[in-house]
Amino acid sequence: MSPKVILLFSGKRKSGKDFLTDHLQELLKDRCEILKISQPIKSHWARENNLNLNELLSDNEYKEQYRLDMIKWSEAMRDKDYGCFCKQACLNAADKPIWIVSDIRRKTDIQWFKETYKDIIKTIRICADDDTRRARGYQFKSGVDDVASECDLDDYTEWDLVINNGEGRQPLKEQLSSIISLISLS
Ligand SMILES: Nc1ncnc2c1ncn2[C@@H]1O[C@H](COP(=O)(O)OP(=O)(O)OP(=O)(O)O)[C@@H](O)[C@H]1O
Repeated sequence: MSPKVILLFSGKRKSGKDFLTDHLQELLKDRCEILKISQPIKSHWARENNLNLNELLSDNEYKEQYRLDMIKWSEAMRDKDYGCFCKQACLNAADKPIWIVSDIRRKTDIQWFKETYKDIIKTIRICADDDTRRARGYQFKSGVDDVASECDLDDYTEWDLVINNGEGRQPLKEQLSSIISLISLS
């Protein structure tokens, strides 16, 4: 069984991608699976460099320490095959009707999913103002926040849904129901 709908989430650092997709998963329970494009990147990186994968996957200093090198390496891999990490993340995914991809970063990520899975794709951009992101621990880092992996989708305008998760945001329940309506429409 292949997925019936695939939700692609994008957002800048500390916009709340993990927060919202984790809550969405709590609602959808075993009907959904969270995929992370960063997972195959991190597991390859951890293997090559003898690092602890669990720490690399979690939200802490360890991850920040290696972010820059991982970005550079993954860019080189993507230059050779833009779908390589998307493909791997899908191969690792469980058979569920709803896939939630929580970390789309590139126009070519969207392109690959649309080419591969056609019209079951829905794209969602999570936004948050800089003050809110800073309050959540974001600090601008040159080489991380000013390169394609953070900025390529800044000028993408074809989102199926844009969610404000910064100041003036709707309550969580309403944020989630706007995502659910997107699923029911498909
Ligand atoms: N709507 C919200 N209400 C309360 N806390 C939130 C909300 N959104 C995000 N947060 C908190 O902000 C922090 C950053 O959020 P999260 O890790 O989801 O961001 P992210 O976009 O996945 O970041 P990164 O790209 O750096 O991994 C977390 O501690 C999270 O719990």
